[in-house]
Amino acid sequence: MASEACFLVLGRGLSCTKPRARPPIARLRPSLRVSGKMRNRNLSSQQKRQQAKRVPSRQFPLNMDTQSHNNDSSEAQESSVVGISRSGQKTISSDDADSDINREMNVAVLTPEETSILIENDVRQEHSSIRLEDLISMIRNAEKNILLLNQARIHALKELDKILSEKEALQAEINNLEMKLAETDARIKVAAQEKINVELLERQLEKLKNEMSLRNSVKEGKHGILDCESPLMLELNDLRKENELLNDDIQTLKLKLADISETEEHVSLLGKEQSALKASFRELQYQFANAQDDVSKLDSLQCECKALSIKVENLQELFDNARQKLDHPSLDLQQYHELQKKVDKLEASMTETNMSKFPSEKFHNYDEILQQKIDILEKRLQESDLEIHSQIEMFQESVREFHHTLTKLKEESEKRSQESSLENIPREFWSRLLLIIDGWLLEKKISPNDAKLLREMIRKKDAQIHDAFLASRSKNEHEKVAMFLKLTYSRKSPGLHIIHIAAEMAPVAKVGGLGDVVSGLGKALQRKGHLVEIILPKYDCMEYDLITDLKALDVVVESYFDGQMFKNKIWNGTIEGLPVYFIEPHHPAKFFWRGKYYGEHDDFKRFSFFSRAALELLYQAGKKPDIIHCHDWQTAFVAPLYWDIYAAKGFNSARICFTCHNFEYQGTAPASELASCGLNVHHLNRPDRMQDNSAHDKVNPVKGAIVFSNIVTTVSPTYAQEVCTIEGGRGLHETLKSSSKKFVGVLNGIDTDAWNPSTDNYIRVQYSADDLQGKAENKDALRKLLKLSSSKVTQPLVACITRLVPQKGVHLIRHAIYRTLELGGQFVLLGSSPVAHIQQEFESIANHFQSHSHVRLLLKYDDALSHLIYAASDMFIIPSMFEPCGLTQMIAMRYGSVPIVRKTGGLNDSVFDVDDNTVPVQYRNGFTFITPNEQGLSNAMERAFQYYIRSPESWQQLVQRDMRLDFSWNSSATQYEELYERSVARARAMTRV
Ligand SMILES: Nc1ncnc2c1ncn2[C@@H]1O[C@H](COP(=O)(O)OP(=O)(O)O)[C@@H](O)[C@H]1O
Repeated sequence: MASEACFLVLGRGLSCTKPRARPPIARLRPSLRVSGKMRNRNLSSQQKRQQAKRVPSRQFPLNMDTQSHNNDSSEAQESSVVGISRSGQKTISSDDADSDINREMNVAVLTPEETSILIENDVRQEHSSIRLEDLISMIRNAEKNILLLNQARIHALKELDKILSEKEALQAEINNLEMKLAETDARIKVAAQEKINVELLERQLEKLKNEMSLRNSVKEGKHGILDCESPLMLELNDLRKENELLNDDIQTLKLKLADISETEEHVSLLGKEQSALKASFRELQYQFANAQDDVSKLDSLQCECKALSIKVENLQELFDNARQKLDHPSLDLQQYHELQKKVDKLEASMTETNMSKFPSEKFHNYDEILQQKIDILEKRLQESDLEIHSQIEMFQESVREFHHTLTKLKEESEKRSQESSLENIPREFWSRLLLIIDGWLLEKKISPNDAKLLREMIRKKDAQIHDAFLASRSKNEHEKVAMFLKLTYSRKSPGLHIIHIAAEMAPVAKVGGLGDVVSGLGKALQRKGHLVEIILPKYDCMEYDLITDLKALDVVVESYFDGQMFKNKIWNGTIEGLPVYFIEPHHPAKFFWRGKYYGEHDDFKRFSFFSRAALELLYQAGKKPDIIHCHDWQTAFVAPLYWDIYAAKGFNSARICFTCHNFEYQGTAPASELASCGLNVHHLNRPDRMQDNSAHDKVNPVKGAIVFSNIVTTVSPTYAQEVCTIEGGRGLHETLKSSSKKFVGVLNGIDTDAWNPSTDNYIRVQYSADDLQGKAENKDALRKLLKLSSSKVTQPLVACITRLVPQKGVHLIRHAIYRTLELGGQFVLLGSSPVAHIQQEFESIANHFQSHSHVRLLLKYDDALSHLIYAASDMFIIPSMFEPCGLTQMIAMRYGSVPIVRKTGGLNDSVFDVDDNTVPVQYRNGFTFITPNEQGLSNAMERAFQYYIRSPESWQQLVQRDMRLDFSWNSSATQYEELYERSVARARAMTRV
């Protein structure tokens, strides 16, 4: 609309009388169109402002009506302003380019002559009755109005320009404000971080103060109390004051920080107001667009503009305020940085002060010692972290094992309940079955052998044959026979033939746990239906009266040694129901006539001879065992001998199982010694066979057994893991790791018949978990026997039964004696040592306490006395450095003596601390400690004493719980059985292939 508006500005030549031919109106229109187009040129507001300034007032003939009549300037003069050519094209004079403003105003300018011609023509053509003067005055009025309108329009345009430029400025300010807002945010964040740092700094200062006061006290201890006036004290006081000032500063800083957050809020309010302004500004723009349609709206627009400018002014004011406030935080931050610098300086000066105040070497050393201690502590912390981690792993492993055992036990109990239900089946049922089998035999439907096996099953009231009979009732005769015959296939192998070759067997030839394992495991396997035999050396020092039906066989077995054959006398007899063979070598060295089991200079020869003779016995007897199980280094030779010599001779029915009960003893010897028993040194002294991992001119029987056996075991899962590490493996960890597929840890059990307080004939009064009275009587009996004070029944009795060797933590056992006394208990030790200096040390302690009413040391091996001690004691300590399995903790628990143990090896798998929340309550059975030092042991002992004294009822429950735990060989024997069976099955599968 506005673009089409056209204003005619009449020049001074309007009064000119010289008539001119009137150009047709049509010729005028193009010029008008041109001026319209020109108006649309897109000039920037800046340019427009400049143009407006340059346009002289004379070019705006607003008072033309008055001036034009008096001013008779020439036509040329008039037309020089703006002209329209005769062809209708507007021309711009070169000498006054500023007249461009007319284009801005959509002005088409006519010369006065043209105007009067136009008028005269119009008048003439239309035969107008209107007088010329009236017309002229009308035109003048119209011109006047047009000019006024133009004036208003120019003004409006100016205003518009102003608003636009203000808008731009406003936008720039808004941008500025936003940037500053972001800056403030960042500063506030930094300030918050700094606040945290300040708090940290405060704590460090506090620590520093403490350390200073500690050092002062140390100095006081060594050099007397420091003078208050001493420079150190003065400086310390100064430092304290400065620290206080610093604290004040920090508080002020905190307040200022709070101010900052207020400012932040204020700024965010401003932000909101700003966006509101933006919105109103947009609204204004919209209104302005409308205003262009109607110039009359310009006034209101101006008002709004004014309001806007007021608001902008307000905004500016607010912004200035905000900026002022924002300037504060930067000041605060500056202050804070200064403060921080001060703190740093302070710390540095304190360190310096420390250095300078304690120049003496002693304090320097003290610092070093402190640092060393810190290092040691850190190292220990790391170690204990590692240990905790491995303990967790071990514990998880034992839990897995426990679940496995539980499943097995469940299966077994199911089997037993099934068996007991079979017992109730009427005899008629079994008789009927027997008749059916006999009938099939007579009818020649089954062989006599099958009939024998089936009859055997009936006799044993076997569940399988019972089930088969029930399942076959609906079948025809032929199908029935087939079903029953199927049963005989699996019956054709009635258990395994297992032979243990060992250097010990409880109770006749026992030094330690090995003896217990051989008899305990042997008996358990026998109970499981396997044929178990044992081969032992015939020691002169054995407990012969514990062997039933010992007799020499009328046979001589010759075996090879040192290039010749030696005769061996063979004895047999039973020990606790197990068939045992004894080998008595007729060798001039009288290998087993030494009055002791081990510790002879020629042990390597003694036991390599025995290993070879044992295999020779089996070979010559024509036995075809499924498993030959050898134990420890003494019989480890069996494995390479079997595969290198006997398998080649056709004696190859067996799989070899080797159990290492303690990797500390490996029987390492010069390689040449291996030749004595017939082994090929050259062939075996190789890194992948028997060569010792650390001495290449030596052979290692344990390594040989690991390499040559089909199954390798050790005596607890935790120990199995420990020996796979550098620290625990005693040089064999790599060998064990490479044999990991055949290497397992099976926790030993105990012989629950031999160790049973309710049947034990060695103890004064038998007792059980349900009746603990007998335990108190045994305690009393032992006190009397050992002449210990019996005055206080509830005085706890601590016991220890052990070989006194470094492995058992002898220094901690010694500590436990004194700690027990300090804690108000009594202590009994039963043990002896093969290590001379340890034996001597304990002898002197024993002498010291010879007639003490609370301590007794019995430095001997005494099986009978050990039973009485287990029964009498309340607590049992085992502070071992390492412990492959340990049996004493299990025996102690069976007798109601609560174990206090170090968590290592088998102790870790069988004793769970009463305070260990990670273990279910029903398995918590003792007191444990990890760190192998006096502090660790003391701590566990103190907890045990507190528990005993403070909660006698809970203690009794703990005792009862311990006594009811199942440490029998049952589950361990099942694990061995599985290992054997799997190995045998693999061997058979390989033979078939
Ligand atoms: N001096 C001793 N008198 C009687 N029995 C002992 C003596 N020392 C140890 N024992 C018995 O020896 C066995 C020790 O087995 P264990 O705990 O596995 O330790 P290790 O086999 O390392 O000696 C237990 O049956 C314990 O009662």
